[in-house]
Amino acid sequence: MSNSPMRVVVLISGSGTNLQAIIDGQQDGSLPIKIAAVISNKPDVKGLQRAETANIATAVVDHKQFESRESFDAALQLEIDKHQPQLVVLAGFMRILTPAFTAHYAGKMLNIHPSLLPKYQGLHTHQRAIDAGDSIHGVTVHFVTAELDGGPAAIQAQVKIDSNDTADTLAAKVQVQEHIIYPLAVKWFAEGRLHMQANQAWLDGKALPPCGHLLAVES
Ligand SMILES: Nc1nc2c(c(=O)[nH]1)N[C@@H](CN(C=O)c1ccc(C(=O)N[C@@H](CCC(=O)O)C(=O)O)cc1)CN2
Ligand SMILES: NCC(=O)N[C@@H]1O[C@H](COP(=O)([O-])[O-])[C@@H](O)[C@H]1O
Repeated sequence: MSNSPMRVVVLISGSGTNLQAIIDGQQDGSLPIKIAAVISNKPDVKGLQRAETANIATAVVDHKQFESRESFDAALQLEIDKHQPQLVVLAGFMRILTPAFTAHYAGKMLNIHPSLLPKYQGLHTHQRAIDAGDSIHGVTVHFVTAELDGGPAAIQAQVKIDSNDTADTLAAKVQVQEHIIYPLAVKWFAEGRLHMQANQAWLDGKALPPCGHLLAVES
């Protein structure tokens, strides 16, 4: 394993609480990484302020300035690849990415999704779990593929849904777990313990779990 920190680029769209958890891990030395840049598809979001406070380079590639997803993704890829990252982290990044883009970063792009995938791909996951009458909900860190929120899972964490939970109170429970498991997934990837192919073999029932596993967590 290399002694030099792994170069990471983080993509955001908003508040950046997951970004902050990863910044904190870089700064306290628990994550052997260097965040080379934080790139947002929206200007003036809090996540950009978090990066600037941490003296991390920032950029905005505003999707509204592009005629198509393909042209936006091409510009985003150019911005990312200036930094030659070993890992791209989607942290509250809210744009669906094209197959060409996800293929370019295959096996080295992670996302955090607020549900126990494969349940509730897409948006509004907390309300959907409440409306379905689920008693358990959670969060998944997964590799990003062309299939929206369909890539191999790496780590999951569970939370209980209480009868008085709303989408907001459930989101708050889930976010606590997000800030635990996302830095852990980044650490495992940096240590060479997280591989998309190995995880896919596990999901296909052809291998034991490589290192991703379900963290059963009391809410
Ligand atoms: N090809 C892929 N793209 C993305 C993935 C993925 O797995 N494959 N993960 C998502 C993250 N995500 C949920 O975790 C997600 C983000 C955005 C959307 C969505 O419907 N976006 C809309 C715009 C919504 C908005 O701007 O508020 C859109 O792009 O039209 C669904 C799921 C990141 N991309
Ligand atoms: N589909 C992606 C998605 O919904 N991501 C969600 O955005 C929230 C804000 O993240 P942030 O505080 O890190 O910006 C997080 O709860 C994350 O699960």
